[in-house]
Amino acid sequence: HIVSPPIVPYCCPCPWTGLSWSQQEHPLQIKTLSIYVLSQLSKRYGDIFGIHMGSMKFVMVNGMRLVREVLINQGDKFMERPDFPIDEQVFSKIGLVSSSGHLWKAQRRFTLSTLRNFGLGKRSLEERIQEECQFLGDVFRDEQGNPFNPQLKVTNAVANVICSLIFGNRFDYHDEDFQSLLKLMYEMTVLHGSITSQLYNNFPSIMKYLPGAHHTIIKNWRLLRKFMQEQINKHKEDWNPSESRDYIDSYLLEISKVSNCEKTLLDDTFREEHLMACTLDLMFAGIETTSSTLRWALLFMAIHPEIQGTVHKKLIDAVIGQARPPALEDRNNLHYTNAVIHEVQRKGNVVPFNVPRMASEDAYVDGYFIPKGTGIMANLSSLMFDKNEWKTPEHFNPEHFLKDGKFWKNEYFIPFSLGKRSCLGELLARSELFLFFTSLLQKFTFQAPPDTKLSLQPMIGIAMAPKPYKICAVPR
Ligand code: HEM
Repeated sequence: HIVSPPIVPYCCPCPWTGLSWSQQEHPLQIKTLSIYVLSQLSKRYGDIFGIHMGSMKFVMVNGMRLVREVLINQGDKFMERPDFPIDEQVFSKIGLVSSSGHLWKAQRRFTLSTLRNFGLGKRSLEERIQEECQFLGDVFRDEQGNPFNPQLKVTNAVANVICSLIFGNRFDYHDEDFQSLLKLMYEMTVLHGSITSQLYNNFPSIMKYLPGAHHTIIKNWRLLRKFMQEQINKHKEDWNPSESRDYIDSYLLEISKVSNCEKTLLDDTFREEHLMACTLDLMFAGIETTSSTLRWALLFMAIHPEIQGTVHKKLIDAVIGQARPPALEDRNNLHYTNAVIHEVQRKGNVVPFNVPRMASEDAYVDGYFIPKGTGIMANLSSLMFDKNEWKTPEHFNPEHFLKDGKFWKNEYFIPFSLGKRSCLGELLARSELFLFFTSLLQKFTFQAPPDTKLSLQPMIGIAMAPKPYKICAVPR
């Protein structure tokens, strides 16, 4: 007995953000498949429904029971990523984010263990982040409390931590070449939400002859590849197999091991092309997500001065003071600050519908038949805004993560997704968020520029970022 989930009248939503082109209402009307629209759709169609994206069918699942069902209980059946024409041109089917099966498992295992060797979860990485916090504080201080857009500075800081892990380098905040590269990456994340990119996903053979954002995405990607190729070439020139300095060195060692041994299945797994894809994936997946979250954090602090005041006085000042930099172990004592950071992630909601997955075999979910090849979107927001779980889901409220004054983690908080394919950088991201946030709040009070009302409007792109804004970082 085969029953398909009901198909809703939305079509062509952007795979990453849900920006959709509704055929039913007006052929050229752009609608955001917002949390509100989704909750309306699930009220009408239930916790599981289908969405057409051009020739591809996607199933959206909502609520704890079904999100856990597809990401954990039947996680092995929904472990792959769907093919989007725009991403085939860019991310390809290799690397960490878009690969599947054996190739994905090997890259993920290798990357996790290598990042651990280079300090993930250890003191050495913590010190690197603390050093970057100091640099970021210095460039914020240079603004002397005047309004400025923090975007590039914050992104540069976050990128430096990942660059240190990948190729052992950080870039000065005044390095124009690196800033241009960060701008290219940002432009790509934003252009993914554009109407022409979505049309390319649906009609690639026609759209490739027409102008539009898809060409810029492909051009920018080439420039990023060129940058990374230069880093890989430099490493190859002075590579010493007995001493791995960073991720690229370790990967080169892995490639050499495989090419030295007899032909095995592994031959196909560690190649220079895959090294390029993994390094770019780490930058892409790790930079904009973390930077957007930090930019949400500054915005929420400026909009909620009473919450910022509590973070400052009762917590940071009482526990850390001004004489030393914040450390990760302070998390155990900074209950309120930790709750604020979690609430920033919940309300900021930077990856609202998860990174899309695909059914690798026929499956049944909640009695509905999901054929092999169907795309799956697990609506993470449906948990993080569930009105039965959160006291005031639509409002920024750190009390959501506090019980009797102590930090308390709600299981409906899942910004990094769930299961075996959940975010590979969660540990790094959580360390960065805590250290950057506390060190900035230790040094500054964030305020709206005079006569300016800050907006919480999100920007459509791969990650849900705040729209560019100016803020004042007033030294404390
Ligand atoms: C606040 C920051 C971040 C958020 C909210 C976030 C969120 C996510 C989410 C929702 C996914 C999809 C998981 C799934 O398919 O179920 C993901 C995947 C991924 N993330 Fe993150 N992420 C963040 C930071 C990072 C950082 C810092 C790195 C880099 C070290 C990173 C690397 C990755 C990679 C490589 C994947 C693909 C994993 C795979 O397909 O196996 N992320 N992230």
